[in-house]
Order: sequence, then structure tokens, then C-alpha cells
Amino acid sequence: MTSVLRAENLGKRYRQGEKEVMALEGFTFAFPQGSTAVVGPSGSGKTTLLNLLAGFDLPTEGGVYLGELALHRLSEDQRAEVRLQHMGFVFQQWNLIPTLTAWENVAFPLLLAGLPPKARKERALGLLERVGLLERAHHLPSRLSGGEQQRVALARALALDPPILFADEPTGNLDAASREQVASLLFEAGKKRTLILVTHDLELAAQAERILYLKGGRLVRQEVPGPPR
Ligand SMILES: Nc1ncnc2c1ncn2[C@@H]1O[C@H](COP(=O)(O)OP(=O)(O)OP(=O)(O)O)[C@@H](O)[C@H]1O
Repeated sequence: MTSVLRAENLGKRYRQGEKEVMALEGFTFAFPQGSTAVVGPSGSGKTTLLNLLAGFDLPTEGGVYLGELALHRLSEDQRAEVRLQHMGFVFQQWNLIPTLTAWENVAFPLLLAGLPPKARKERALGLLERVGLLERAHHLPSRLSGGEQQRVALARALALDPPILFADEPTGNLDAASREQVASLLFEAGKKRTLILVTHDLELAAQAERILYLKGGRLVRQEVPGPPR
């Protein structure tokens, strides 16, 4: 299956009491390989868009296609299976399982995918090495810094080598040094994949290959940033 993710005339209307809010309207875009940042003011529809693209939520208009597959026509279980096979996620809150060590957290998607124990451990340790955390493999999340936890979360997101990687404010909770480290690992991982990055951080967005600007639920501008000055 081709892994191109495409939104066609995508829209989401929410009911807020008596009122209806168009959180997203007429969004059409095919996400190419490489990194795409989605920016916009608070309430402009960024999270709504991510939730629709990943199939966490269903559109009220239009559709989301992964290659030939119409994601919005699948059941919740089928969408969860598509996410497991094709998508990785890095969120602002790291969402690591507190009772599992770093490597066990990374190995968790591999367990869900049915890999045998030895292969799970080997792959998890290899991924932790890639994010520079091999020596922290047996630590619980509570013994890791924020930046380290986010690198574990990134390793976990890459466990099943997904062609699509979503990141929602992945550096939002980090200090400047960790921010840079996580950003560089994220964009490195995004080169061979489709990385969709939702952020308020324009400096982070400027490192993406293209930027989409949302305003009032609409795609108002696309930009390809120049090389850093
Ligand atoms: N579950 C919901 N029910 C009702 N309205 C919602 C719901 N989720 C979002 N909205 C509304 O949809 C609009 C877009 O919200 P969304 O969270 O997508 O924006 P955002 O750009 O991600 O904002 P932020 O940067 O603050 O996270 C807002 O007006 C919001 O109030």
C-alpha cells in the first residue's frame, strides 16, 4: 500500500451547546514524504486536523485517505489497526507507562504487534541507542529528565518503523538544550517518512520542509522555508 496521506475537503463541525463551531473547513492537502509543520493561533484547528488525519476522530465533511484506503470509512478497531501498522505518535506529554522501564516502553508496540520477546528487546535497545539512551534502558521514566523521556517516546513511536509520524508540540515541555536534541532526532526520523508536526513554535516549524498555516479552521497559506540564516 502507498503511504501517502491525503485530506480531501476535510471538515469538522462541533456542537457547543446551542452553537455549532466549524473547527476545520475545506482542508485539502496531500502530505508528501518529509516534514510538514502545521501552525496557527490557538483554536485554529490544528489538533482537530491531527485527530482526523490519524483517525482518532471522524470528519463531518470530506475524507482522509491513506493510499487507496478511506480511513474515515473504517470502524474504530480498523482505524486503530491502521495506526499501529502505519503511524507513530509523539505528543507534548510523553505518556510513557510509569511502571515500565525505558526499553519496556519502547518494546510495548512490538508486544502489541506480536513480536517474540528476544526480538522485542533487541529492537528496543537498538532504538534507544539511536536516540542516545542505551545506558538509560533499564531506568523507569521517573528517573529520566523531560528530554530523555521525550527521546524514549520518539524511540517508541519509531518501534514499528511507521511510514507516518505525528508530533504534537513535541518540544513544548522541554528546556532549550533538550528542545534542540529532540527536534534534530525528530527531523532526522522525518526525512524518510511523512512527518506531520503541529506546533506553536515557529522556530521549530521553520526547520520543516514545508509549513501550513491554519486560521479559523482554514488552510490560509503554504510556505517552503528557506535555508537557516
Ligand atoms: N470536542 C470539541 N467540542 C467542541 N468544540 C471543540 C472540540 N474540540 C475543539 N473544539 C473547537 O474547535 C476549534 C478548533 O480547536 P483545536 O483544538 O483544533 O485548535 P488548535 O489550533 O489545536 O488550538 P490549540 O493551539 O489551543 O491547541 C476551537 O474553536 C475549539 O473550541
